[in-house]
Amino acid sequence: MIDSPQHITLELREWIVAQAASGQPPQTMVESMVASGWREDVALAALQKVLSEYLAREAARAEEDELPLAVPVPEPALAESPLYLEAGDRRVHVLQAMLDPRLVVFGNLLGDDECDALIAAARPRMARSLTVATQEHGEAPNDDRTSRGMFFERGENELVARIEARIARLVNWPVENGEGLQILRYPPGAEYKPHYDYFDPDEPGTAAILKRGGQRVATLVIYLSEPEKGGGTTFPNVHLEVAPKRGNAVFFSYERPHPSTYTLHGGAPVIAGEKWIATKWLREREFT
Ligand SMILES: O=C(O)CCC(=O)C(=O)O
Ligand SMILES: [Fe+2]
Repeated sequence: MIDSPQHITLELREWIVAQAASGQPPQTMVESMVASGWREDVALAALQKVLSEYLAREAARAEEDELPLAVPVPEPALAESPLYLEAGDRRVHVLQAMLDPRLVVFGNLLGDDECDALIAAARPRMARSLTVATQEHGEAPNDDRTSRGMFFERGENELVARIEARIARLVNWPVENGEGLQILRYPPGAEYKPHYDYFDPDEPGTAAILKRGGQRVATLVIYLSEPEKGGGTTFPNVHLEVAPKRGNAVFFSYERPHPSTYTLHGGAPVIAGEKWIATKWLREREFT
């Protein structure tokens, strides 16, 4: 009989897993181990340790298997932690970066004149916001979103085309993969409840939506006007709130359409003043 706690060798681990997989009851395994010199209490403890670790690993693997496949996503060139990024015609400030979720806060993405010009061009075309309704075909008003909005066509005018080219350079993603710029206006009290921007793979309408360029893989929310209070962009999974500072933007990407990306986000209620944003959604492929 050996008194000291016995080491669980790789061979023993494999033997235990093989025995368990072939349906051997634990008691039989303990008896075999005791027969080959193990103390019964030590054998039991070893068995419990190996099997619980094995089951935990299997459970993790099963969960991993169920995740939708990861795909390439837009990514700004931040490997060397630059303070600024040259985005063609403008030097954009890198204010904050997070890895999980992948999220970057940019400053100076748009000038005040560009913000004003976007608002002026959008204002006469605003209607009650629509979100893409995956339950049916087409778009429908959404009670979770109390803002008003409109879409520009991609490259619709010089200003829009210039901003789109800048964004493409900034996040290294083709202009063609972008949806048209969306403008939203939130008066006091308006909000956008937490949601994901990708299309839910389990919804029946999603297959049709994906034909126009695949999944959304990243979002850029650009702040065009500053509310005095409220109106931040919130990321409840990581308890983060991005301040809606004019000309700044928050970028986040999601390599699979799954909550494990931690990209749940919303527009907090505007308490005072008015919030205007431009949202750019980026697809996997050319958006048609
Ligand atoms: O209003 C915000 O800050 C967030 C907007 C948003 O989530 C979106 O446009 O998809
Ligand atoms: Fe969103």
